Amino acid sequence: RQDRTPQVLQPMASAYSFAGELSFFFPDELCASIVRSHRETSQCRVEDLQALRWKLFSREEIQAYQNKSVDEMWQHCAIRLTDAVQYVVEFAKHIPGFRILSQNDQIALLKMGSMEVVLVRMSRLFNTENNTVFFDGKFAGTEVFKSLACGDLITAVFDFAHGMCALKLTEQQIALFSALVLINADRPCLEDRGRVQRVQRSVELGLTHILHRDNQDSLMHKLYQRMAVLRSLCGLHMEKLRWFSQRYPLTAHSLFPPLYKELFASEAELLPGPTHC
Ligand SMILES: CC(C)CCC(=O)N[C@H](Cc1ccc(NC(=O)CCc2ccc(Cl)cc2)cc1)C(=O)N1CCC(C)CC1
Repeated sequence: RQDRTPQVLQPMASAYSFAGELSFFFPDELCASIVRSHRETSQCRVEDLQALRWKLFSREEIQAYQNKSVDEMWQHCAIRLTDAVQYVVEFAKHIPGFRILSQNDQIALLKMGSMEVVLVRMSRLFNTENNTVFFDGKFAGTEVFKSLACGDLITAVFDFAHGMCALKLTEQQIALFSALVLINADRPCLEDRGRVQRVQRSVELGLTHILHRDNQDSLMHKLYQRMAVLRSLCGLHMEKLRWFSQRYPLTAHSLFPPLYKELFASEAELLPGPTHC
């Protein structure tokens, strides 16, 4: 009697996951769930940002940011970065295709992709008319980040955002593009690459589906070019973070929010020796 119960449950469980997986083959269903997840985890709505777009920092406020020490300003930004990453983790968790992946594969995709998705979403924060970004409730120019002592990275962040804004993506297109950036079967250390590939292909199908519907098929190759720029901008972030954690080890290793360390501190940094999966 006892041994029969698990058998009955077993097919049910596989039926659910099978039905869950099936939804990938209906692009409308998949797109709707990804767009819903994006909207529920996007931290702020574009129309709210529009209303604030001319709220700039005063000279005194800019001076106050520039008077901060390097490690103080880095910590200030790291907290916002970690905050943004947490919303991306929530976004991922609500994507049906992501949920059916193994825990390890979910972590591997987030480790490599969450920063990239933050940078995609961040382009919504920019006002390209006056080259400012939404930060601490107002719009800031690059001079606000002077005390980070990484002007080349900030310039790269602003340039990337300009490139993204030039594509004039809709929220739905940003949602599907973010899911595609995250669910990438080429990431290292994946246990079940085949399953990630299947989910990636269904998200690609969803993105081409809405681009076709929006009569913007030409955007697809531009988005793939953006993914290459995204990867190098992310690499620059990691490089600067390594520089910072060597220069200010105390701040980096004790004050940084734990999630940030978990997601971005690569083994190479923490454990000398070969970087393993
Ligand atoms: C209201 C929500 C929709 C906001 C969602 C959102 O995207 N917030 C981002 C998160 C963020 C924060 C910092 C960076 N990078 C940097 O500061 C470069 C140096 C650096 C690198 C690494 C560490 Cl640990 C610390 C500092 C990237 C992104 C945000 O707060 N921004 C956008 C980018 C500017 C430069 C700062 C303000």
